Amino acid sequence: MTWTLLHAQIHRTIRTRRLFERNQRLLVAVSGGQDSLCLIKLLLDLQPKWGWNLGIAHCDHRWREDSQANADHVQNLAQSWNIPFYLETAINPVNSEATARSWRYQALTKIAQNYNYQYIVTGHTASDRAETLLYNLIRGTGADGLQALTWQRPLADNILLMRPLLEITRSQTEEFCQNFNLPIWEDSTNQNLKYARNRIRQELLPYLKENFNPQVESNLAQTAELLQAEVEYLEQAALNLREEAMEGGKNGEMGGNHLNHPLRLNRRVLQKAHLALQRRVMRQVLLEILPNAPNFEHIEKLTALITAPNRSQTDPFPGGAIAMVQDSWIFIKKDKE
Ligand SMILES: Nc1ncnc2c1ncn2[C@@H]1O[C@H](COP(=O)(O)OP(=O)(O)OP(=O)(O)O)[C@@H](O)[C@H]1O
Repeated sequence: MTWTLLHAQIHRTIRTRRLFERNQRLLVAVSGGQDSLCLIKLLLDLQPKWGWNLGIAHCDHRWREDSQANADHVQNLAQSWNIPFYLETAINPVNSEATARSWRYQALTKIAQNYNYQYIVTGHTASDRAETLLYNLIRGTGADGLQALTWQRPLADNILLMRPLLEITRSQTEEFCQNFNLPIWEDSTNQNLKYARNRIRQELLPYLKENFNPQVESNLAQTAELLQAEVEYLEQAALNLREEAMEGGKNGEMGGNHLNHPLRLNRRVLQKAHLALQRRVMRQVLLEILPNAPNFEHIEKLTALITAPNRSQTDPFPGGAIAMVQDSWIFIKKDKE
């Protein structure tokens, strides 16, 4: 077997980021495209060093005419490598990108649960990360949306989704597949410019590369990487602040234990904190009480109460909750209280 720089890089990434341990069971999600073929080939080549137990999962969305042929193609590859193959086929053809995605993650989780895999591994790359970051930025997301694809995330109890290729660009996976003659299954829907994702990939990023910075993809991916750690840090700090604000400060100025009263926040505690944390605390609270994710306006409205005059109150939030100031406290009353 030829050992390339990419093999060395992935081996190092897995080790230093502690993505996998030795002898684990890894379920690799293979669509047949260049990224997931590159992923499975790399993991197969590293397998003797790590002692993993590899399996391949494929999801047939029945979206394209050639989807069954695509599934057969991946199955043949699994057979030629002598590793278990698991197929999930949609009962009804899925008809949008978003439904396809959510069905796919459910299907992969089901396979992992049935066959005792703790890890599902996908071929998301730095290029996907850059695209996701741009996509979320354009839609108007806060810093959390700019983390854009993390190295791992829980999919269900005891099942983690892992993305070891996040530092590798799509041109690298393409070159790798060419070097090893891996039979890529081209997805015709990737060409369809009806989808915003494809326009970002095929029009916006090439334009940015050509006219602004040839390294734009890796740079955006790195930005997502930095933001991920920063968001994690801020979320934790906000959680601590929120707990303190619910207690009424270090000395518990109202006396007694107020931890059990989730809908009351002490303004003096919040006033000492930075606006960034004040907003995050309010967002965390709203996430728990609103029927849908809070937007910028909802968060600003609640944050304004931190310094508003006594007896100020908000108009009702979706679902009917109202927040009001009473001396040092902001009370948030749900509809039926
Ligand atoms: N039909 C499929 N069967 C198995 N795995 C798949 C399939 N489609 C995609 N994957 C896995 O997901 C990875 C990302 O694929 P793709 O970029 O097409 O996904 P996406 O639609 O952008 O969704 P998301 O980024 O939310 O996963 C692939 O590298 C592969 O590991």
